[in-house]
Amino acid sequence: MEIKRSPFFHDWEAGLKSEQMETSIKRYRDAKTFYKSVDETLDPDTIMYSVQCLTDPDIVGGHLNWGISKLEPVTVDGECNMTRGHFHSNLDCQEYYWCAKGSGLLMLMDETGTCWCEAMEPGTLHKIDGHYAHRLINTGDEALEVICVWNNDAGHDYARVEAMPFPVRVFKRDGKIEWEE
Ligand SMILES: O=P(O)(O)OC[C@H]1O[C@H](O)[C@H](O)[C@@H](O)[C@@H]1O
Repeated sequence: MEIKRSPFFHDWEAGLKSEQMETSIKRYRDAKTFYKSVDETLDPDTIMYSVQCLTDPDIVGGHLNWGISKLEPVTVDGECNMTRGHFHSNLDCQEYYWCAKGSGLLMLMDETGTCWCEAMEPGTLHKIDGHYAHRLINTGDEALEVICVWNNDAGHDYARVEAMPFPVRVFKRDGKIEWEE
């Protein structure tokens, strides 16, 4: 019997390692519209978050993607750094998030616009119903790193959250977390 090495490796410090990995980086210039106000003190090149991802090239029901999202500990005029957030295009597709490092919030919103959060800290595991929009928010002083597993035919429906935005914003003022509804 031959014992082969897997082409994928998830290093605790360096993150995901694989020739098949894709990395996407969201800089402030591309994330400005997510926030309540524009922060003129923030360099447009500032890295807000990156996603290292293993995506199955065949869009086939049942195939899975694996990724790690890393949100930097940045605030935008006091508002905590967050992902764009989305519904899945295929509402039958769930997703798991597992917090590897840092602390933050998983913001969820159902199809009627009701919104709530789950607290994230290393080890917390979050099962996301396919009918809920989801957004990661870094409320800590270090990077928030979250491992994500989802169906590769889930898709991202950003238009739906633009039409019905998350109704709560999270801020960090003088080290205290506050939210505005
Ligand atoms: O696409 P965003 O809402 O900015 O979230 C960033 C990424 O977060 C996780 O890794 C998701 O599972 C990805 O599918 C998503 O693209």
